[in-house]
Amino acid sequence: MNVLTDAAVEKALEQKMTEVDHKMIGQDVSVYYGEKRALFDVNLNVRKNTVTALIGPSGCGKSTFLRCLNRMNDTIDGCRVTGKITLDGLDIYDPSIDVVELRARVGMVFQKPNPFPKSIYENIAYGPRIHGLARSKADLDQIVESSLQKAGLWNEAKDRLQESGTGLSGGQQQRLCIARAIAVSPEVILMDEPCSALDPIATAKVEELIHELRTNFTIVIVTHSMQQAARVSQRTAMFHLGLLVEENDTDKMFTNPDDQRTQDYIMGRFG
Ligand SMILES: Nc1ncnc2c1ncn2[C@@H]1O[C@H](COP(=O)(O)OP(=O)(O)OP(=O)(O)O)[C@@H](O)[C@H]1O
Repeated sequence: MNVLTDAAVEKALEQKMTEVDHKMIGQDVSVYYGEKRALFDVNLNVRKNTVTALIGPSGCGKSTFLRCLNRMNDTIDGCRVTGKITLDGLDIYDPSIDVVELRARVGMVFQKPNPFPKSIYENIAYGPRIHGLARSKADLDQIVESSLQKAGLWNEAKDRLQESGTGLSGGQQQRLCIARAIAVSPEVILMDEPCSALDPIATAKVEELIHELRTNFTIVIVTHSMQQAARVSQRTAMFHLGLLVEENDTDKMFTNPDDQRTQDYIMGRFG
């Protein structure tokens, strides 16, 4: 039997504490839309229980990279992805992967709130029902309630569960979409400029929510707002002309970035 000395145990534990837990790993990821290449050999890892912000000037490839993480690019005609992306070590582009299941594990919230034209309850119950996550009506009620709780919408929605989701305010609709994403127990949530259609108060609520969600989920968010990236994320990745130019701790990125292009972008010199 191997007996570790106290010092060896300490060292192993220390190493474990400092070891970075990568939920998703992107290796040499390139994306082509027909002949046009939109991403060039991007190597970017997504840390577990961390909010990673993707920033950079318009057209630099942020959304393209985000969509690679749950194969949403598959839905775009002529789009081709090369390289490798793993989720907990599993190659998500392997032909054996069930894309519907992948998108349940890696959920997505879009720029414009897009609730289904159905009741608030149905918006949330739909996913768990098709994925067979509830054994009974009581189970489903429980999932609906806890998803709305986690999305910070329960108090506002509990007395109107049978009313249409589209009757909510824009900010409430976006939190409903977040609740809908949460309802299928994803591990990663991708957000593509989730606050761009919201007013400052609704934005603040969603940002607060993103902050809390980190305890249970891994989050990747595309944002045009430097302030938002600084407020909600712990890691930031800067893209420029299809290249990942820098990835760093958010604090460092906004105070002392390594790359001149990041410096120029955050100082508002281009983009
Ligand atoms: N469906 C598509 N078909 C063809 N080209 C596309 C498509 N989607 C994006 N592109 C191109 O790929 C490049 C990267 O676009 P992408 O939307 O990923 O950038 P972005 O950084 O998210 O931009 P923005 O901040 O303006 O949303 C751009 O040149 C864009 O024109």
